[in-house]
Amino acid sequence: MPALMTLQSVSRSFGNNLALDDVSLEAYPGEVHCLLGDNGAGKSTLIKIMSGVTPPSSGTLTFDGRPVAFRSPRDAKAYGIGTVHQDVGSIPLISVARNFFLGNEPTKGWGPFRRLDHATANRIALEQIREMGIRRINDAGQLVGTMSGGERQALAIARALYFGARLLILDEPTAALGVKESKIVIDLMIKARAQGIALVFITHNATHALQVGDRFTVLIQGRIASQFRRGEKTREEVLNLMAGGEEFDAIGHGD
Ligand SMILES: Nc1ncnc2c1ncn2[C@@H]1O[C@H](COP(=O)(O)OP(=O)(O)OP(=O)(O)O)[C@@H](O)[C@H]1O
Repeated sequence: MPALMTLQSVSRSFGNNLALDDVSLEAYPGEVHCLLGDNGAGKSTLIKIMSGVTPPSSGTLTFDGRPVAFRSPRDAKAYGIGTVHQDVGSIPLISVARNFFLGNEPTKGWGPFRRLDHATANRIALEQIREMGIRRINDAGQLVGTMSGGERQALAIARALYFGARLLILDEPTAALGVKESKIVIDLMIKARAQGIALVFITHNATHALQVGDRFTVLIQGRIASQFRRGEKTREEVLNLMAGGEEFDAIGHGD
């Protein structure tokens, strides 16, 4: 199957600072591509380029086999690129359904009589969340604040898929979560992958990456330090790469 999204020789500089230097990668339907790297390695810049927040300084992007130049995040979204950020669902005092639709609520009536259709919104949000395996929520009218961190991530993932994401970019979705909560997110990624979604998973956590990753790209200082597929490297090798090689040896984990 061809790649859904391809980045070819993408670079991005901010003034004199080269945040990304000649980065190429491919995201395939039904696969998880893990993007690994230390702070400042260029992961955020890369996902900003993939999601239309900022353009590359050079290089090309293709989506579905065609070159694309996103003018805005909305533009990228229209292509089917969904991005879920770590701090998702941080407005605890709105309902699950409001959070699910975020301004795209279904309406009823026409013209001056048009108004939000809360009943439909609640029904759809609840259906979608439950389909994602979050069974603890039984009323989409309840506040987001009653959901756990993992459930909030699940809500955001369910939303992106409902609104047509074909490529799902998850920006450190497990970073603030405990073991059980992380499992909710990992399981969901596995489910989305089985539905043929292409996933890009940004993480600092090698265990999570190895649990679910099909392809891996390790960035160090804006460059690709390593690119490999599942099974091609051991956990130790991945940890070592993520820590930037020598530094990791120096603190005694290298042997
Ligand atoms: N808007 C900007 N202006 C100037 N420099 C920037 C800007 N955005 C990123 N950079 C620089 O680009 C480099 C890569 O940053 P980036 O945020 O992409 O890394 P990261 O891997 O996402 O790190 P983190 O895990 O800390 O988010 C860093 O040196 C950063 O200082």
